Amino acid sequence: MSDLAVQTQGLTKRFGRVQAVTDVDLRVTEGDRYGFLGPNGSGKTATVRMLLGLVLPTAGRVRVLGGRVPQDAARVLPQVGAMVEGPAAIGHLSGRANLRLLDAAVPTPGGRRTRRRRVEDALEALGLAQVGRRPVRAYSLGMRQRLGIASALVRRPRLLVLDEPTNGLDPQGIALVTDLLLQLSAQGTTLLVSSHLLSEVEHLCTRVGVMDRGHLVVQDDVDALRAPTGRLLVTLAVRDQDDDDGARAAALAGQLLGSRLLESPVPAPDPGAAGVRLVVADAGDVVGDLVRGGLAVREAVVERRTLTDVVLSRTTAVGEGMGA
Ligand SMILES: Nc1ncnc2c1ncn2[C@@H]1O[C@H](COP(=O)(O)OP(=O)(O)OP(=O)(O)O)[C@@H](O)[C@H]1O
Repeated sequence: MSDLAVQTQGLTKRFGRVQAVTDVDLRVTEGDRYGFLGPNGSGKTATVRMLLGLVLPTAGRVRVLGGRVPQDAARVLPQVGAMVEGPAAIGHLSGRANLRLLDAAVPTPGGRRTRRRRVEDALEALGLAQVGRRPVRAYSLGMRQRLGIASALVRRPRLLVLDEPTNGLDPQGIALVTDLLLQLSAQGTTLLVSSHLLSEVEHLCTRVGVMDRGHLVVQDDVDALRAPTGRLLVTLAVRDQDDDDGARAAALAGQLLGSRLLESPVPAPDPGAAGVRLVVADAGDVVGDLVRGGLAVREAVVERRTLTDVVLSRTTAVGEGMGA
Protein backbone atom coordinates (compact mmCIF):
# COMPACT_ATOMS: atom_id res chain seq x y z
CA MET A 1 0.00 0.00 0.00
CA SER A 2 2.96 2.31 0.58
CA ASP A 3 3.48 2.75 -3.16
CA LEU A 4 0.05 4.35 -3.56
CA ALA A 5 0.19 8.13 -3.91
CA VAL A 6 -3.59 8.40 -3.57
CA GLN A 7 -6.02 5.86 -2.19
CA THR A 8 -9.66 6.33 -1.30
CA GLN A 9 -12.06 3.81 0.15
CA GLY A 10 -15.81 4.16 -0.14
CA LEU A 11 -15.40 7.89 -0.67
CA THR A 12 -18.82 9.54 -0.66
CA LYS A 13 -20.02 13.15 -0.68
CA ARG A 14 -23.51 14.55 -0.45
CA PHE A 15 -24.27 18.24 -0.75
CA GLY A 16 -27.74 18.45 0.77
CA ARG A 17 -29.84 16.27 -1.50
CA VAL A 18 -27.21 16.12 -4.26
CA GLN A 19 -25.25 12.87 -4.23
CA ALA A 20 -22.03 14.20 -5.81
CA VAL A 21 -19.68 11.23 -5.14
CA THR A 22 -20.68 7.64 -4.30
CA ASP A 23 -18.43 4.92 -2.94
CA VAL A 24 -15.30 5.79 -4.93
CA ASP A 25 -12.15 3.66 -4.56
CA LEU A 26 -9.44 5.64 -6.29
CA ARG A 27 -5.95 4.14 -6.63
CA VAL A 28 -3.11 6.26 -7.97
CA THR A 29 0.28 4.56 -7.79
CA GLU A 30 3.45 6.62 -7.24
CA GLY A 31 4.83 7.56 -10.65
CA ASP A 32 1.45 7.27 -12.41
CA ARG A 33 0.27 9.86 -14.88
CA TYR A 34 -3.38 9.45 -13.95
CA GLY A 35 -6.10 11.02 -16.08
CA PHE A 36 -9.33 11.74 -14.21
CA LEU A 37 -12.20 11.87 -16.69
CA GLY A 38 -15.97 12.12 -16.81
CA PRO A 39 -18.78 14.36 -18.05
CA ASN A 40 -19.64 17.72 -16.46
CA GLY A 41 -21.04 17.28 -12.99
CA SER A 42 -19.86 13.66 -12.64
CA GLY A 43 -18.03 14.37 -9.37
CA LYS A 44 -14.38 14.88 -10.36
CA THR A 45 -13.87 18.23 -8.69
CA ALA A 46 -15.72 17.16 -5.54
CA THR A 47 -13.44 14.09 -5.33
CA VAL A 48 -10.27 16.13 -5.85
CA ARG A 49 -11.38 18.67 -3.24
CA MET A 50 -11.75 15.84 -0.72
CA LEU A 51 -8.25 14.55 -1.57
CA LEU A 52 -6.86 17.99 -0.76
CA GLY A 53 -8.81 18.39 2.47
CA LEU A 54 -10.82 21.31 1.04
CA VAL A 55 -14.14 19.62 1.82
CA LEU A 56 -14.86 16.75 4.19
CA PRO A 57 -16.27 13.46 2.90
CA THR A 58 -19.74 12.40 4.02
CA ALA A 59 -18.30 8.87 4.31
CA GLY A 60 -15.17 6.97 3.38
CA ARG A 61 -11.42 7.35 3.78
CA VAL A 62 -8.67 9.25 1.99
CA ARG A 63 -4.93 8.55 2.05
CA VAL A 64 -2.48 10.79 0.22
CA LEU A 65 1.28 10.06 0.14
CA GLY A 66 0.90 7.63 3.02
CA GLY A 67 -0.99 10.02 5.33
CA ARG A 68 -4.67 10.34 6.17
CA VAL A 69 -6.59 13.37 4.98
CA PRO A 70 -7.71 15.47 6.75
CA GLN A 71 -6.00 14.09 9.93
CA ASP A 72 -2.40 14.18 8.60
CA ALA A 73 -2.98 17.03 6.15
CA ALA A 74 -0.39 19.33 7.72
CA ARG A 75 2.31 16.71 7.13
CA VAL A 76 1.38 15.42 3.66
CA LEU A 77 -0.22 18.36 1.84
CA PRO A 78 2.98 20.47 1.68
CA GLN A 79 4.26 17.71 -0.65
CA VAL A 80 1.26 18.14 -2.94
CA GLY A 81 0.96 20.86 -5.59
CA ALA A 82 -2.56 21.60 -6.78
CA MET A 83 -4.59 23.78 -9.07
CA VAL A 84 -8.30 23.13 -8.69
CA GLU A 85 -11.19 25.04 -10.26
CA GLY A 86 -9.07 27.47 -12.20
CA PRO A 87 -6.10 29.57 -11.22
CA ALA A 88 -6.41 31.89 -8.22
CA ALA A 89 -4.17 34.94 -7.81
CA ILE A 90 -4.17 38.46 -6.38
CA GLY A 91 -4.80 40.81 -9.30
CA HIS A 92 -2.77 43.88 -8.34
CA LEU A 93 0.36 41.86 -7.51
CA SER A 94 2.79 40.56 -10.11
CA GLY A 95 2.95 36.88 -11.00
CA ARG A 96 6.30 36.65 -9.24
CA ALA A 97 4.95 38.31 -6.06
CA ASN A 98 1.95 35.97 -6.08
CA LEU A 99 4.19 32.92 -6.21
CA ARG A 100 6.46 34.19 -3.40
CA LEU A 101 3.48 34.98 -1.21
CA LEU A 102 1.93 31.60 -1.84
CA ASP A 103 5.19 29.85 -1.06
CA ALA A 104 5.57 31.77 2.21
CA ALA A 105 2.11 30.63 3.32
CA VAL A 106 3.01 26.95 3.56
CA PRO A 107 6.07 25.37 5.21
CA THR A 108 8.27 24.08 2.39
CA PRO A 109 11.47 22.03 2.46
CA GLY A 110 14.19 24.64 1.96
CA GLY A 111 11.74 27.44 2.90
CA ARG A 112 12.91 31.01 2.36
CA ARG A 113 16.46 30.01 1.47
CA THR A 114 15.43 28.38 -1.80
CA ARG A 115 12.27 30.42 -2.47
CA ARG A 116 13.75 32.86 -4.98
CA ARG A 117 15.25 30.03 -7.04
CA ARG A 118 12.10 27.88 -6.93
CA VAL A 119 9.85 30.79 -7.94
CA GLU A 120 12.14 31.71 -10.87
CA ASP A 121 12.29 28.06 -11.99
CA ALA A 122 8.49 27.76 -11.94
CA LEU A 123 8.02 31.01 -13.91
CA GLU A 124 10.68 29.89 -16.38
CA ALA A 125 9.11 26.43 -16.82
CA LEU A 126 5.76 28.00 -17.79
CA GLY A 127 7.31 30.61 -20.09
CA LEU A 128 6.38 33.46 -17.72
CA ALA A 129 9.85 34.70 -16.73
CA GLN A 130 9.55 37.78 -18.98
CA VAL A 131 6.08 38.79 -17.77
CA GLY A 132 6.57 37.86 -14.11
CA ARG A 133 6.68 41.56 -13.11
CA ARG A 134 3.35 42.52 -14.68
CA PRO A 135 0.31 42.68 -12.40
CA VAL A 136 -1.79 39.55 -12.79
CA ARG A 137 -4.91 41.58 -13.70
CA ALA A 138 -3.09 42.45 -16.96
CA TYR A 139 -2.53 38.76 -17.76
CA SER A 140 -4.41 37.01 -20.55
CA LEU A 141 -6.54 33.95 -19.75
CA GLY A 142 -3.74 31.65 -20.93
CA MET A 143 -1.12 33.49 -18.82
CA ARG A 144 -3.32 33.16 -15.73
CA GLN A 145 -3.69 29.46 -16.39
CA ARG A 146 0.08 29.09 -16.70
CA LEU A 147 0.57 31.02 -13.46
CA GLY A 148 -1.87 28.65 -11.76
CA ILE A 149 0.24 25.70 -12.88
CA ALA A 150 3.43 27.52 -11.84
CA SER A 151 1.99 27.99 -8.34
CA ALA A 152 1.32 24.25 -8.13
CA LEU A 153 4.98 23.64 -9.06
CA VAL A 154 6.79 26.09 -6.80
CA ARG A 155 7.14 23.64 -3.93
CA ARG A 156 8.49 20.94 -6.25
CA PRO A 157 5.75 18.56 -5.14
CA ARG A 158 5.84 14.74 -5.11
CA LEU A 159 2.22 14.71 -6.26
CA LEU A 160 0.75 17.25 -8.66
CA VAL A 161 -3.06 17.56 -8.85
CA LEU A 162 -4.32 19.67 -11.75
CA ASP A 163 -7.94 20.33 -12.66
CA GLU A 164 -8.12 20.96 -16.42
CA PRO A 165 -4.58 22.38 -16.70
CA THR A 166 -4.82 23.23 -20.39
CA ASN A 167 -8.22 24.93 -20.19
CA GLY A 168 -8.03 28.17 -22.20
CA LEU A 169 -4.50 27.60 -23.48
CA ASP A 170 -3.55 28.05 -27.15
CA PRO A 171 -1.92 25.11 -29.02
CA GLN A 172 1.57 26.34 -28.09
CA GLY A 173 0.54 26.59 -24.44
CA ILE A 174 -0.97 23.10 -24.52
CA ALA A 175 2.23 21.65 -26.03
CA LEU A 176 4.36 23.48 -23.44
CA VAL A 177 2.29 22.23 -20.51
CA THR A 178 2.13 18.66 -21.86
CA ASP A 179 5.92 18.54 -22.36
CA LEU A 180 6.46 20.00 -18.91
CA LEU A 181 4.20 17.41 -17.29
CA LEU A 182 6.02 14.60 -19.12
CA GLN A 183 9.36 16.03 -17.91
CA LEU A 184 8.15 16.25 -14.30
CA SER A 185 6.85 12.70 -14.54
CA ALA A 186 10.23 11.49 -15.82
CA GLN A 187 11.78 13.13 -12.74
CA GLY A 188 9.46 11.12 -10.48
CA THR A 189 6.46 13.41 -9.89
CA THR A 190 3.10 11.62 -9.71
CA LEU A 191 0.40 13.35 -11.78
CA LEU A 192 -3.36 13.40 -11.24
CA VAL A 193 -4.90 15.45 -14.04
CA SER A 194 -8.56 15.98 -14.79
CA SER A 195 -9.43 16.91 -18.33
CA HIS A 196 -12.12 16.81 -21.00
CA LEU A 197 -9.56 16.63 -23.80
CA LEU A 198 -9.40 12.90 -24.36
CA SER A 199 -6.77 12.98 -27.09
CA GLU A 200 -4.52 14.96 -24.74
CA VAL A 201 -5.09 12.47 -21.92
CA GLU A 202 -4.41 9.59 -24.31
CA HIS A 203 -1.06 11.19 -25.13
CA LEU A 204 -0.12 12.13 -21.57
CA CYS A 205 -1.55 9.53 -19.22
CA THR A 206 -0.57 5.98 -18.29
CA ARG A 207 -3.73 5.28 -16.33
CA VAL A 208 -7.25 6.67 -16.24
CA GLY A 209 -10.21 6.79 -13.92
CA VAL A 210 -13.61 7.63 -15.40
CA MET A 211 -16.43 9.10 -13.30
CA ASP A 212 -20.10 8.91 -14.21
CA ARG A 213 -22.87 10.34 -12.02
CA GLY A 214 -20.68 10.15 -8.92
CA HIS A 215 -19.41 6.60 -9.50
CA LEU A 216 -15.94 5.55 -10.64
CA VAL A 217 -16.97 3.38 -13.60
CA VAL A 218 -13.54 2.67 -15.11
CA GLN A 219 -10.07 2.54 -13.58
CA ASP A 220 -7.39 0.94 -15.74
CA ASP A 221 -4.15 1.37 -17.66
CA VAL A 222 -4.52 3.31 -20.90
CA ASP A 223 -2.78 0.49 -22.80
CA ALA A 224 -5.29 -2.07 -21.52
CA LEU A 225 -8.24 0.16 -22.43
CA ARG A 226 -6.89 0.76 -25.89
CA ALA A 227 -7.21 -2.95 -26.68
CA PRO A 228 -7.30 -4.09 -30.31
CA THR A 229 -10.83 -4.35 -31.71
CA GLY A 230 -9.98 -7.53 -33.65
CA ARG A 231 -10.08 -5.65 -36.96
CA LEU A 232 -7.29 -4.67 -39.34
CA LEU A 233 -7.42 -1.52 -41.47
CA VAL A 234 -5.69 -2.34 -44.73
CA THR A 235 -4.91 0.05 -47.57
CA LEU A 236 -4.18 -1.38 -51.02
CA ALA A 237 -2.18 0.71 -53.47
CA VAL A 238 -3.72 0.94 -56.96
CA ARG A 239 -2.38 2.65 -60.07
CA ASP A 240 -5.19 5.08 -60.67
CA GLN A 241 -8.23 5.92 -58.57
CA ASP A 242 -10.23 6.98 -61.60
CA ASP A 243 -10.03 3.87 -63.78
CA ASP A 244 -11.26 0.38 -63.03
CA ASP A 245 -8.12 -0.47 -61.09
CA GLY A 246 -9.73 0.25 -57.72
CA ALA A 247 -12.83 -1.83 -58.49
CA ARG A 248 -10.67 -4.74 -59.72
CA ALA A 249 -8.49 -4.64 -56.58
CA ALA A 250 -11.59 -4.53 -54.37
CA ALA A 251 -13.15 -7.53 -56.16
CA LEU A 252 -9.92 -9.54 -55.96
CA ALA A 253 -9.53 -8.69 -52.25
CA GLY A 254 -13.08 -9.98 -51.73
CA GLN A 255 -12.20 -13.31 -53.37
CA LEU A 256 -8.95 -13.69 -51.44
CA LEU A 257 -10.37 -12.78 -48.02
CA GLY A 258 -13.85 -14.29 -48.18
CA SER A 259 -15.79 -13.73 -44.96
CA ARG A 260 -12.79 -12.00 -43.36
CA LEU A 261 -13.67 -8.90 -45.39
CA LEU A 262 -16.06 -7.20 -42.97
CA GLU A 263 -17.18 -4.11 -44.89
CA SER A 264 -17.50 -3.11 -48.52
CA PRO A 265 -14.17 -1.69 -49.79
CA VAL A 266 -14.06 2.09 -50.22
CA PRO A 267 -11.54 4.48 -51.81
CA ALA A 268 -8.62 5.10 -49.41
CA PRO A 269 -8.98 8.32 -47.41
CA ASP A 270 -5.51 9.79 -48.10
CA PRO A 271 -5.71 12.31 -50.92
CA GLY A 272 -2.99 12.20 -53.53
CA ALA A 273 -2.40 8.44 -53.35
CA ALA A 274 -4.78 6.13 -55.16
CA GLY A 275 -5.85 3.25 -52.98
CA VAL A 276 -8.60 1.03 -51.61
CA ARG A 277 -9.43 0.81 -47.90
CA LEU A 278 -10.43 -2.59 -46.48
CA VAL A 279 -11.77 -3.44 -43.04
CA VAL A 280 -10.71 -7.01 -42.32
CA ALA A 281 -11.07 -9.49 -39.44
CA ASP A 282 -7.62 -9.94 -37.88
CA ALA A 283 -7.45 -13.68 -38.54
CA GLY A 284 -4.77 -15.66 -40.36
CA ASP A 285 -2.15 -14.02 -42.58
CA VAL A 286 -4.25 -11.25 -44.14
CA VAL A 287 -1.35 -9.30 -45.62
CA GLY A 288 0.38 -12.46 -46.91
CA ASP A 289 -2.84 -13.66 -48.58
CA LEU A 290 -3.37 -10.30 -50.29
CA VAL A 291 0.25 -10.02 -51.49
CA ARG A 292 0.38 -13.63 -52.73
CA GLY A 293 -2.85 -12.93 -54.60
CA GLY A 294 -1.07 -10.13 -56.50
CA LEU A 295 -2.28 -7.05 -54.58
CA ALA A 296 0.01 -4.27 -53.30
CA VAL A 297 -0.50 -3.55 -49.60
CA ARG A 298 0.49 0.02 -48.73
CA GLU A 299 -0.48 -0.11 -45.04
CA ALA A 300 -2.04 -2.50 -42.53
CA VAL A 301 -2.77 -1.32 -39.00
CA VAL A 302 -4.41 -2.97 -36.04
CA GLU A 303 -7.56 -1.03 -35.14
CA ARG A 304 -7.66 -0.02 -31.46
CA ARG A 305 -10.39 1.47 -29.34
CA THR A 306 -9.73 5.13 -28.60
CA LEU A 307 -10.12 6.62 -25.16
CA THR A 308 -13.09 8.53 -26.58
CA ASP A 309 -14.81 5.21 -27.46
CA VAL A 310 -14.19 3.92 -23.93
CA VAL A 311 -15.40 7.06 -22.17
CA LEU A 312 -18.48 7.51 -24.36
CA SER A 313 -19.50 3.88 -23.93
CA ARG A 314 -19.24 4.02 -20.14
CA THR A 315 -20.66 7.44 -19.30
CA THR A 316 -23.98 9.23 -19.57
CA ALA A 317 -24.41 12.14 -21.95
CA VAL A 318 -25.18 15.56 -20.53
CA GLY A 319 -28.94 15.78 -20.15
CA GLU A 320 -29.30 12.11 -19.27
CA GLY A 321 -27.46 12.37 -15.94
CA MET A 322 -28.19 14.06 -12.66
CA GLY A 323 -25.40 16.60 -13.11
CA ALA A 324 -26.82 18.30 -16.15
N1 LIG B 1 -20.74 23.04 -2.91
C1 LIG B 1 -21.68 22.35 -3.56
N2 LIG B 1 -22.97 22.46 -3.18
C2 LIG B 1 -23.95 21.76 -3.82
N3 LIG B 1 -23.72 20.93 -4.85
C3 LIG B 1 -22.46 20.78 -5.28
C4 LIG B 1 -21.38 21.49 -4.66
N4 LIG B 1 -20.23 21.15 -5.31
C5 LIG B 1 -20.59 20.28 -6.29
N5 LIG B 1 -21.92 20.06 -6.27
C6 LIG B 1 -22.67 19.15 -7.16
O1 LIG B 1 -22.03 17.89 -7.17
C7 LIG B 1 -22.05 17.32 -8.47
C8 LIG B 1 -20.62 17.00 -8.92
O2 LIG B 1 -19.94 18.23 -9.19
P1 LIG B 1 -18.40 18.32 -9.57
O3 LIG B 1 -18.05 19.78 -9.59
O4 LIG B 1 -17.60 17.45 -8.69
O5 LIG B 1 -18.40 17.75 -11.07
P2 LIG B 1 -17.20 17.69 -12.12
O6 LIG B 1 -17.12 16.27 -12.57
O7 LIG B 1 -15.98 18.30 -11.56
O8 LIG B 1 -17.78 18.57 -13.32
P3 LIG B 1 -17.04 19.56 -14.39
O9 LIG B 1 -16.44 18.65 -15.43
O10 LIG B 1 -18.19 20.34 -14.94
O11 LIG B 1 -16.03 20.37 -13.65
C9 LIG B 1 -22.78 18.30 -9.37
O12 LIG B 1 -24.13 17.91 -9.43
C10 LIG B 1 -22.64 19.61 -8.61
O13 LIG B 1 -23.72 20.47 -8.91
